[in-house]
Order: sequence, then structure tokens, then C-alpha cells
Amino acid sequence: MLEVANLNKHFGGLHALRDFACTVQRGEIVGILGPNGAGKTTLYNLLTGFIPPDPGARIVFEGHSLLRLPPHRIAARGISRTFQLCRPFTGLTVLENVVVGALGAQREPRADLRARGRELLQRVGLAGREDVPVDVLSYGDQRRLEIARALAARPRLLLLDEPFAGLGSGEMAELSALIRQVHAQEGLTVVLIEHKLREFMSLVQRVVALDFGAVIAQGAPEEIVRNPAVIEAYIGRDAHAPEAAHAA
Ligand SMILES: Nc1ncnc2c1ncn2[C@@H]1O[C@H](COP(=O)(O)OP(=O)(O)OP(=O)(O)O)[C@@H](O)[C@H]1O
Repeated sequence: MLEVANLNKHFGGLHALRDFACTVQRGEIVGILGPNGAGKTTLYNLLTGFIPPDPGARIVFEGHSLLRLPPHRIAARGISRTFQLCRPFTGLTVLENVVVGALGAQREPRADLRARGRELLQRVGLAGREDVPVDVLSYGDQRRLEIARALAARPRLLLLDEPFAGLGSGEMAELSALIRQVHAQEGLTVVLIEHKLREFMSLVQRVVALDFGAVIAQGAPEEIVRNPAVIEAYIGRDAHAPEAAHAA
């Protein structure tokens, strides 16, 4: 579904992403793991057209190159993302926030978009909150809204940037269940950046681990938590993987 090769990004003298390459198969849930500053958000910003890559990159989605397309055109091709910090459209209602998510990508009549928005809000557990101003939502509810807004564009690939950040353990479990549900029901392919190892490892089928902008390991979650390079980069030089992963 997605094929990325030779992806590099320099910010002045900083080589934030180095020769990144990976493929994502349709229907997978793939995790991107790495310490702060490893280049995870930069990767999303490149994939979604927020920033341009250095010359020579290849980003092919469903057989078509995404290079040089602006973010709204990439969204219309079927890729939606959420952000590390929730960015609701303040001053709009909860339902209006979801409808805005569909406007750039869908050609459906406004009434249909509102109906779909209501359905999505129900699915993410925000039924009954449609008409309240978005500003009154709790942080956990804003995270749910982000997912509903991303789904409103009917993506085939969903990129989630630290969806569990700032959530308590009960909210994390609910959000995990929601991600599994949309993956199964919508046939959605999901890529997920996360620091909460326990939630992350139980959710994803395959992990791509980054450090200093470079891929240091790829594999099944249980292999990754035992990979010496990942332990050193992410968990700490003297850590023993299973216990350290448990602690994280
Ligand atoms: N627009 C920018 N200009 C300059 N440097 C940047 C820019 N965006 C990111 N960086 C730098 O690139 C590196 C990778 O940042 P990035 O945000 O991709 O890391 P990350 O893995 O997402 O980290 P975190 O887990 O903290 O979000 C960091 O050193 C960061 O300071």
C-alpha cells in the first residue's frame, strides 16, 4: 500500500531522517518506535506533505507518487493523520469539527457529511456531545474527536501521532479498543507513533524502530523489545528488555 525509500530530511545541519525506507501492507497495524527527537513526527510531516523531503526520495501510495503534493491532496488520496497535540478547531462545535475533516476530501452533500459525522461521533463514544463547543471537551475526549475527524475523510491509511499521550490507563484501554475496532470494521491500515510501550506493543503487528533519524530495527513487537540496539536506544543501556518494557 505504501512504499517509502531513500527518505531524508535535513533541518540545516541536523539530519533528522536518514535514508528511511519501509513498506506498509494493506490492513496492517504498524508501530513507529523511537526516543524523543528520533524523527517520528518528521516522518509523518514528510508523508503528509507538510514539509518537503530532501531530493531523491520515493513515497508511493497505492501505486502513485505523493512527492510534491500538498497536504489536502494527500488527504484526498486516502491518508489521514492525527497530531501529537490535539488541534481542534476552536469556536466550532464537536460535530462541525468532524464535518470539517471531511470537506477537503469528500464531494458528498453537506447533510450527508453531518450524518456521517454523527455516526463517527457515536463510534468514538462522543454521542450526545455533537452540539457542544469543542473547547469544553476533556483531553481524552479531544483525542477521540481527533480520530473521528481523521476518519471523516474516509481514509484508507490512518497515521496516529502519539494517540495515548496525556491519557489515564482506563482511557488508553478504551482508545486501544477503538483503534482495533476501526481497523477491523473499516478495513483501515494504521501506522502508529507511541511512547506508551505496553499499549503500543499489544496493538501493533509490526514495529519500525528509529534512532537519530535512522531505522535501527524492524520486526514483530516481541522481537523488538529484545533487540539490543532498541534496548540501548530506547530503554537504556543497562536495561533488561522485558522488565524495562513492562516498566515503560
Ligand atoms: N521544523 C524543524 N526545524 C528544525 N528542526 C526540527 C524541525 N522539526 C523537527 N526538528 C528536529 O528534528 C529532530 C526530529 O524531530 P521529530 O519531532 O521528528 O522527533 P520525534 O521522534 O517525533 O520526537 P518526539 O517523540 O519528541 O515527538 C529533532 O532534533 C527536532 O528538534
